[in-house]
Amino acid sequence: MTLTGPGSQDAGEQADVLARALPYLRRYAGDTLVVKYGGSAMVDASLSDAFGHDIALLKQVGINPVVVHGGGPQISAMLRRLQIESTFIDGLRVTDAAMIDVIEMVLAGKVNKQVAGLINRAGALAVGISGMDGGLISARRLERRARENGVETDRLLDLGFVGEPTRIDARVIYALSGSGLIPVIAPVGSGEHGETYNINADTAAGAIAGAVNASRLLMLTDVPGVLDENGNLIPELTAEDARRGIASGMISGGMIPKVETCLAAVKAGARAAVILDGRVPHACLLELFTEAGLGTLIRGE
Ligand SMILES: Nc1ncnc2c1ncn2[C@@H]1O[C@H](COP(=O)(O)OP(=O)(O)O)[C@@H](O)[C@H]1O
Ligand SMILES: CC(=O)N[C@@H](CCC(=O)OP(=O)(O)O)C(=O)O
Repeated sequence: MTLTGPGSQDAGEQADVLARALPYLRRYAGDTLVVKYGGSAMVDASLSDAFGHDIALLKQVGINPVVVHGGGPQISAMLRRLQIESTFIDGLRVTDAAMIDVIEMVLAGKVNKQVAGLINRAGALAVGISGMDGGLISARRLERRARENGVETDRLLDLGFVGEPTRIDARVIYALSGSGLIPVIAPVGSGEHGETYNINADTAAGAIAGAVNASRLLMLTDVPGVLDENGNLIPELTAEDARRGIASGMISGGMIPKVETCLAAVKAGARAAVILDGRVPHACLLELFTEAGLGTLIRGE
């Protein structure tokens, strides 16, 4: 088998990545690995091709990968085509009744099948499902309080159909993984009355990683990991470091929910989480199969 698709790497480089990876394979055999797939790794053709091959390789060597994908840019593009305006609060898309239909179609339809297709073309068998299938993600309306001057108030924000997972029923994941298939999951969930909720993909991946006691949650993003004040990569972050980093402003914006999701995942049962650079070809393999790893590691306490 090859590690990347045509044009993205030559045979020598592929053999080199594989040779470096092999000594580490035994460490993870039989483990479940949850990968949040998004950002550049998803929109750049050669990176997405390499990603598909990496996931296929992981399955072939006896690891059980579970992919949870994003699709924020693809949703925004479709909403623009339909002349529907999006607004975000704390990085979450305020989602009204008209938008939730579009979001479900884009995530569970187009993007989900594209991601499964990438992996299938690499020679593995991926099955695209959404959090609505097999009762995988039960959700409720996310309650978020408004902030004034950085301080939380009592006022609840109305984010519409933005959901938070209340329960993960992982049977469908185990059924697929146990049959040699790779689950590819779109981050939408079912409400009590059958309504669809739009769930931030990082949050969905974290909840799933906790529920299946993943050995690793890999969060692919567009920065090398969590960076310090000088822009240097922090290789390992404790819960205490994270709290201090958020309070001091060193960790801000979209990195806050990402770090919080990793902390919640390790608390819920994942062994470790890593925030890593999806712009690096073979980021997943390099993280798992090299001594230093890649990105910022967050371990359970
Ligand atoms: N300490 C930090 N280290 C790295 N990135 C940070 C930090 N604090 C804030 N950020 C911001 O967080 C962003 C990553 O979050 P986000 O854009 O939501 O990622 P994604 O789209 O992959 O989910 C980075 O691009 C960066 O602008
Ligand atoms: C509530 C909320 O914001 N949901 C996200 C779901 C997709 C997502 O999270 O995609 P990325 O990982 O590519 O950002 C959205 O509507 O964009």
